Amino acid sequence: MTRSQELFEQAKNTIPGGVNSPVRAFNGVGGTPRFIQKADGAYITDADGQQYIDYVGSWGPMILGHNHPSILDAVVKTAANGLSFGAPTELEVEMAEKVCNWLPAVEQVRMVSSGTEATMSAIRLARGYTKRDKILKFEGCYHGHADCLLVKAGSGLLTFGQPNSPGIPEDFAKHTLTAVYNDLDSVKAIFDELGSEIACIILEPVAGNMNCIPPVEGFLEGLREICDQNGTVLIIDEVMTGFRVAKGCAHGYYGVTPDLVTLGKVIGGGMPVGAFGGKKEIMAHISPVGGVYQAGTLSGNPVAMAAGLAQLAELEKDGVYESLSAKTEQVAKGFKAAADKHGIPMSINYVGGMFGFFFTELETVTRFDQVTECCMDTFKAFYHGMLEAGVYLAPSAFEASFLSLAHSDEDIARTIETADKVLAEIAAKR
Ligand SMILES: Cc1ncc(COP(=O)(O)O)c(C=O)c1O
Ligand SMILES: N[C@H](C=O)CCC(=O)O
Repeated sequence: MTRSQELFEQAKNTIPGGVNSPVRAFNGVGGTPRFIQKADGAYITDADGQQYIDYVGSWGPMILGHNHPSILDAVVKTAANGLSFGAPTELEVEMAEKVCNWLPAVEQVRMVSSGTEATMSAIRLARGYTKRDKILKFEGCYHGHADCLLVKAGSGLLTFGQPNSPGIPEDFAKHTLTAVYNDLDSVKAIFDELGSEIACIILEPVAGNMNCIPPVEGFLEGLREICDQNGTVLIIDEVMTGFRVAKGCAHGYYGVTPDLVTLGKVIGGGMPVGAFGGKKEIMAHISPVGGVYQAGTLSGNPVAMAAGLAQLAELEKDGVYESLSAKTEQVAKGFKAAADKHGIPMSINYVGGMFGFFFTELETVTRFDQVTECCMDTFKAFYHGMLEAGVYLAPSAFEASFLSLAHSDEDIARTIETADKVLAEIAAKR
């Protein structure tokens, strides 16, 4: 047995399924999850000492690569002054100002400790503000595990083929309406009937929890218009895309102004952080100014704020996003060229620092149903071939993959060479 196998067996005794978040269990690809011992730059090393080029990056936060010296330094220095006070700090003010300066749509922001808390709180706020109960989300989008959002959800729920979670009373779930991502007509049909009852639309501006699906032209703009016509709050969930797709996040990149934005991952630099913010007029309904209650013992934690601020300072440097996008394009196009060479049908999507690849005859994948029709057997064979050869991709066909600024030209060339070899082996077996 490898050490990862031993640890996985041991973990299953005391942790449900051996993992603290379901996608980590490798159910989407089979086999044993790698237990990670350490990481540096673009690399992670497992408990058996095997090194991998990492395209998961803790599911998005590690945009500078692992162990970046300025983040590490900020964490160590801040921790030396105390880990948590349950009282306000200057670092929180600095973080709020930074987010508001970078994102014109955000006039005020509240820090929380996870992406789930951010979306859950934003929805409560939208409901309190509009005095309406219904919300609209898109099939295949994932916004964390708040009750009202585990309806036709992506990520682990999609991977495990169980898009609605047990444990959520029908009375809660009935307020969550679902539409088809990238299909404005499906949204209009719902609004024609129930528009005046819908508190908010929440969506991923680039869907990253059903693989990677950018919005088609006019989709985000159309949602903005529908929200304006119906007095509905538009929540753009940037937990994954925020400061990863572009400095102005995905909504800035696509030029659409949300009423509320949710953030996470990158703004924590690898520490547990989330945030929600937006128009002052709406944020004024949050306690203690307004009546919508929201709180957190560890919210705005100083060490997490310091890590996030250090990461954002690096992302402020010239050329960073151009470089990240170029690296992402190189990997995605490299996979596609290798697949074409070996006659394996593949489609790719990429934007900013995230990408997805689909084993399908379709030229472009823009919808949820197209993702579910891709060849899962080829995905699994490719996944394990890459893993064995030292490339760590997201262990599910329903997750996006992520680049970091630490991925060097050599790392990318090695990744593409490996993909070429693995795809050649798959082609030879057909
Ligand atoms: C778009 C999106 N929203 C919300 C979440 C929930 O974030 P967290 O896992 O930090 O609770 C995630 C990721 O898990 C996500 O990708
Ligand atoms: N898709 C999820 C986040 O983006 C995967 C992370 C998790 O749920 O553990």
